[in-house]
Amino acid sequence: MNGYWDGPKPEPQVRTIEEMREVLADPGCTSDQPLYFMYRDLAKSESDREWLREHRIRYDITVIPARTLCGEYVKTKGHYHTENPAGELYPEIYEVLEGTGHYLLQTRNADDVVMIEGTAGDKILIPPGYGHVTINPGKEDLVMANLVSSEFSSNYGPYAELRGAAYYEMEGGALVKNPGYPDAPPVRYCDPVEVPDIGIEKEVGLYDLVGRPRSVAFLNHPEQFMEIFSDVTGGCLVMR
Ligand SMILES: O=P(O)(O)OC[C@H]1O[C@](O)(CO)[C@@H](O)[C@@H]1O
Repeated sequence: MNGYWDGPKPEPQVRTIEEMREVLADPGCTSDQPLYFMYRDLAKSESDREWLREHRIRYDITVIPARTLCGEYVKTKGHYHTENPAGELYPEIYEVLEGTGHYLLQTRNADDVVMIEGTAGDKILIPPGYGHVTINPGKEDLVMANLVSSEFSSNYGPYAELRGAAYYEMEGGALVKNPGYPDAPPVRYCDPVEVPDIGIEKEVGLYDLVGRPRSVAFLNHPEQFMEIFSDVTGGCLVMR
């Protein structure tokens, strides 16, 4: 986080193994160290905070140390988002600040499972309707930022009930199917996105979108921007 954030730094929210146990490949695994750190609702200045509040946007930074837990790479817990007033699930956008992230996305009934690898500067869109887990498959910490509607909340239930996402990523990179999803399709691999029309570009940091209403409108009104998600929802069909 140091080096990526020069604004006020709140205490992070920390995920412990106890909170993650039900979604791990090996639920019996133990660890006495926190698994990852979430610095939520960040703003560099009072005027930025006011702008973010007015536009109902939240900026977070998350740090996922490079570790494995009983052979599985450390990952986030996994959640879906709630619906906006138009009935679409809120989307989200991530930026990798340092390290490598594997973003494992899946629809609610897991009939589509997508992996997107991102490195520094890459932007990863989570389309409406997709839940997400972020995995650190690297040898260095993964530091990532996200912008999301401040109106959303996280629904962890479906991941907890099925013991995690449709696949677990194990040390060395093997994706092992979670037996809770016998019908899950093979993983589709997509690339990170750029949407220059609304200012989403590799060389533009997500925090630079603060103050640019057109760039962040899709986060609260995805129904007006469905074309920007089409790459992830069907455009990339590459299997590996
Ligand atoms: O542990 P969780 O709640 O799944 O969170 C993982 C990520 O999701 C966010 O809540 C945003 O969706 C981030 O703050 C965090 O990086």
